[in-house]
Amino acid sequence: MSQVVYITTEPSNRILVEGNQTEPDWIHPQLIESTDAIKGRQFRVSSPIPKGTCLLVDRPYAIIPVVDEPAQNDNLICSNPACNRRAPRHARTLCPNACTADVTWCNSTCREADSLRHGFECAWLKRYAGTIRSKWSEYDFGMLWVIVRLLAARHCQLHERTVVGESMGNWKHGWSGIESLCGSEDTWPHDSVRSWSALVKKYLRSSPALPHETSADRVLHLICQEEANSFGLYPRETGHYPLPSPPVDRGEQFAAAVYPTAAIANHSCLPNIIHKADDKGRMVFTASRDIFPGEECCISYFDLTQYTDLASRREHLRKSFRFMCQCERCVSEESTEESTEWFAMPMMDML
Ligand SMILES: C[S@@+](CC[C@H](N)C(=O)[O-])C[C@H]1O[C@@H](n2cnc3c(N)ncnc32)[C@H](O)[C@@H]1O
Repeated sequence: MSQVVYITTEPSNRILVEGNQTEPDWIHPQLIESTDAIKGRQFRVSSPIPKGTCLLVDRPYAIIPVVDEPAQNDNLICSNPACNRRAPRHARTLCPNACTADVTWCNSTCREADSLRHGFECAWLKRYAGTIRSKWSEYDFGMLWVIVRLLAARHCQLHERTVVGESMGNWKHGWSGIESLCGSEDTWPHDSVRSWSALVKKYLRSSPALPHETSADRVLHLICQEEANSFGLYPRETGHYPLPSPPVDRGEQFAAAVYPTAAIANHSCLPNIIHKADDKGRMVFTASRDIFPGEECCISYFDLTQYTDLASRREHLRKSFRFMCQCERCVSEESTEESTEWFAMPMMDML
């Protein structure tokens, strides 16, 4: 990890990018991982953290652009994982194989630097991107592409002889972090798992065009993990609460990514962390208020301006993330609703 220490809400300009490409660029020394009986892994802090402190800057293990009309769109990101900056339309370097319009680099140096990783995905994209998009859906294509990029990143990690399965202190990085992600076949509805299984058999089998040498069952499990842990990337921060007046939403999604360490964060409808990707696609967590020693650090998984009452928040989390929210706000609103219902009930002896 880089030795540069900073405390700022806008760390992207001040971080020195050094060291292992699979490690986060910054983990606050007082940020710790523990386990909760209901929620599983969680972040806590071991000492007081002032509002505005940067707690985590995590590199994506895999990231894909999510934009309409990529050839015309200025929000397409450079495919080089060491860059991931927006690649302006007028100055792009395209794939010589024309695999898909979503793949671009900001210059030929970035394309060169990305040759091993892109070489892993290029034939697959050329062969299947159009078919999956037209026969299945844009969502399915994005999901499978994230999986291909996870496998590509592992391929590079193996090639670069980074020790796979290594953990630094208590943190697991790289592929080791991906293997630790929660989510399994039991998390998701049978219909979804059946459909993903069909997609794996059709499009993600290990082959000369996609030499990952991973079993179909393991790839299916990876999809279940990815679906429970991937982040959407938006131009503005997620998680301001109380909501600013007038409310400001987080804008239009431009990418999706999997972060091995940031994925440990649980959700709260009363978050104490705001999150946003910086200009290099790294996920940045910043304390949105003072945090007390031992307190859990939570982000919001969704835009809090979009779902405001208890029922809609819980329904959204249940549908999209498959869990019943047990954050302090939901639990407290639930007990208030229950006691209100209780008081509203006719008393037996008054009937
Ligand atoms: C991105 S992971 C977060 C890390 C996870 N706790 C772990 O053990 O790896 C999302 C999962 O954490 C759990 N979780 C997160 N926030 C929660 C909440 N507010 N209430 C209940 N479970 C939660 C759910 O099981 C959810 O599927």
